[in-house]
Amino acid sequence: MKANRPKRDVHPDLARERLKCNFNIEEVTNIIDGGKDKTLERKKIEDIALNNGACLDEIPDECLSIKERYENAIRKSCIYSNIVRNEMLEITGMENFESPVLRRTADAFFKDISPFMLHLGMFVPTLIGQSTPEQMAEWLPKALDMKIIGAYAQTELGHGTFIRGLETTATYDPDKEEFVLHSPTITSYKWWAGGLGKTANHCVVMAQLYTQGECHGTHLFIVQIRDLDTHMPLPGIKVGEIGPRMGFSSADNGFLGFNSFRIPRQNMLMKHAKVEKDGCYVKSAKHGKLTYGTMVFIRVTLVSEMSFNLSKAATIAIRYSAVRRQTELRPNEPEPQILDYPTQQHKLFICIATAHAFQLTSKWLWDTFQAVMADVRKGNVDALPELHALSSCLKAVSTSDALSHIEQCRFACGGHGYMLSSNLPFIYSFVAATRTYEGDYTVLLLQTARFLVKAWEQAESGNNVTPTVAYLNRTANTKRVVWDNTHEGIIQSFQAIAAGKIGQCVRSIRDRIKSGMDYEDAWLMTTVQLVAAAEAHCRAVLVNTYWNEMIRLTKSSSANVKTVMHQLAVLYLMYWALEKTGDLLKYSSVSKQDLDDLQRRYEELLAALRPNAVSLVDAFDLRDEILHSSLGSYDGCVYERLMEEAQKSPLNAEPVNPSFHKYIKPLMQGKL
Ligand SMILES: CC/C=C\C/C=C\C/C=C\C/C=C\C/C=C\C/C=C\CCC(=O)SCCNC(=O)CCNC(=O)[C@H](O)C(C)(C)COP(=O)(O)OP(=O)(O)OC[C@H]1O[C@@H](n2cnc3c(N)ncnc32)[C@H](O)[C@@H]1OP(=O)(O)O
Ligand SMILES: Cc1cc2nc3c(=O)[nH]c(=O)nc-3n(C[C@H](O)[C@H](O)[C@H](O)COP(=O)(O)OP(=O)(O)OC[C@H]3O[C@@H](n4cnc5c(N)ncnc54)[C@H](O)[C@@H]3O)c2cc1C
Repeated sequence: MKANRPKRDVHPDLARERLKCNFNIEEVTNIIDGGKDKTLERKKIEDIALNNGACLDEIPDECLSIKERYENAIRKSCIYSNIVRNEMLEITGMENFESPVLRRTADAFFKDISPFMLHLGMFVPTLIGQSTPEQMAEWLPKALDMKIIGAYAQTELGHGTFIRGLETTATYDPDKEEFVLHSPTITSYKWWAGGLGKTANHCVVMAQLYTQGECHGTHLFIVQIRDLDTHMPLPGIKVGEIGPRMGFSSADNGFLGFNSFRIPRQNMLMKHAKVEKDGCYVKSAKHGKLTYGTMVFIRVTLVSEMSFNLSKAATIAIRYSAVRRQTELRPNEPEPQILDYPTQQHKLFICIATAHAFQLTSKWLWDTFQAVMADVRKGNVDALPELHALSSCLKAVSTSDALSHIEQCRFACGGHGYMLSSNLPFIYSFVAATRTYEGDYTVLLLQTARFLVKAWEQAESGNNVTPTVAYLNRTANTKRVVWDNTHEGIIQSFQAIAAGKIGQCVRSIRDRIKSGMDYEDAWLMTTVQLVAAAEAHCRAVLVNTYWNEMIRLTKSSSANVKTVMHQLAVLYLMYWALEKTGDLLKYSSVSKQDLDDLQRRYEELLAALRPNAVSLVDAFDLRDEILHSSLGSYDGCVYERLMEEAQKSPLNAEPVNPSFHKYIKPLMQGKL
């Protein structure tokens, strides 16, 4: 079902915007992609996806029933995974099956979510990260070849956050050399796993391991849940879909219960711990939390995912704002483009800057992750706590910021932004889930806070701390940093805010303990401050990393590209400095006059960026097939597309709906 859309001329307002551009768009695209070769590779992969049946559905997905929507998503997922398997992976290399470029081409097929996403997103990474070489040889080729389709079933009805509280049991039976999986209570039912409800025939299950009468905590098991031929649930398995949700509509999130269901001993994923044939438990992991590895991996990838989603929303809202005109400024003058309103620029330019900040930071985080994992493979787990703290706070803050900026993009599009055909509601509901899944915002910031409190205590006693908290060595014992309105000054102020907040948390905890509380209660009473301190630390990491990476990556850029990239980074620093004026007043010597100057410079910067705004979103290089938006297409023919999409409403299939004769007419005639 491929709809042929008429090719239209570019809207004159957008054409004029593009003439104003004063920088080389391709250079900026190359920076975002990670180099010219990467841009070429991305385009090649996108061409493959889009020339091979990426579908603009004749009937919009949102007009289908739940069942039809799922079936359409499965149809497209099969086409898509065939292309990935047969063509795209040849370009990226099999080892790069998680490449963000592959992930992004999926959006040309699915406005919502592919039911296969969790197979590639979590099942396969878990096999890679948690299997022994023998297990990997057994399962991985089948999974990559789609001979088996998996889900990641960790969360239960009763527990998502507190993994140690999961109730599903896996009890070893040495006589049969099998594990018996059981769901002892309703709250122990697995709940939420994407693709589990109807699609997957296998899944990774997290369960409490019992052997020789002892519980050894949560471990991962690979479990076949459906017959590969008939797809019927196997005896002892109760599986289904959890029902309609805010988003993720076609991902068949599922529930799963076990009734003394048996799996072979070899199905425990044994990279970090194993159960011998006789039931003896042997732990080889050098760190107790290595079984949580897939979650850390996904948290790392989510930062780049947030950049992508934000760049989509910003492209839609900025192109629309260049075409939309509203309200005469002076009598008899043409209405201005809404993009000319500084309030609109304030809502939107931060979205462009944030997409850059997240993209550049995500590359740095990915390199850090790879380096730490290389160490872990050699048996050195020293850097794991810092990676966990860093990936936790960056996941929390990037998903939360992306969500609020995407909501601003919707506000920026007025009523039309509320239309599903704008795609903004889909982007918003997808990103809304990311703030919760893979670790809730608050919970992850509290994980970072544990690390920060320890780091502060180390710095306070004069010991050197790890790189991402090195600023504590400089600032832990300083009261207020001297305000300086350069970029270095603003970055140092963010570090001072973080250090000040962490120090305040430590003092609060100590004071509470002094007044008779035990440590747990003192910590609990301080958690509101601890969350704020972890957020402040994350902002300090973000501003510093974005700035340094921007400077590094533009070293050989042309002058105008340097200027515009510099402007975006300064805008990002200023925006957050102005958002955090209360903190600046508390932890730096900033004066009212300094803040007034900052506000004025920020407003001047919005005006300076205005002529390049459309070209900056063009530089994200998002094809219309990936944007799926009546408001954001390259040609800017917004009104024609809105009308075209309206025609597709099933309610327009007939001039008079039967409910008129059945209900309205009798009501009008007093016969109801
Ligand atoms: C066709 C296909 C198309 C496309 C697909 C292609 C590609 C897809 C690629 C990308 C897609 C992008 C994104 C989407 C992909 C998938 C996501 C979709 C859905 C989401 C799935 C899920 O949600 S899975 C479930 C996730 N669940 C969670 O995250 C639970 C959160 N809870 C926890 O993590 C933990 O319970 C906890 C950390 C909150 C607490 O754990 P625990 O109680 O065990 O620990 P303690 O608090 O006691 O802490 C003890 C010490 O351990 C440290 N710690 C904790 N965790 C870790 C860790 N992970 N690593 C290292 N250290 C850790 C903790 O800090 C403590 O340390 P101390 O020194 O302070 O003692
Ligand atoms: C769209 C979607 C897809 C998902 N896909 C999967 C999947 O494929 N596989 C899978 O296993 N899971 C999946 N999940 C589950 C997801 O990982 C959990 O929902 C998430 O980790 C949050 O856990 P929870 O639901 O138990 O929330 P809760 O922990 O119950 O959180 C509720 C509230 O309590 C607060 N809270 C909880 N604990 C603390 C604490 N210690 N301190 C302070 N506040 C706290 C939270 O901040 C939150 O405000 C998915 C969820 C969604 C929404």
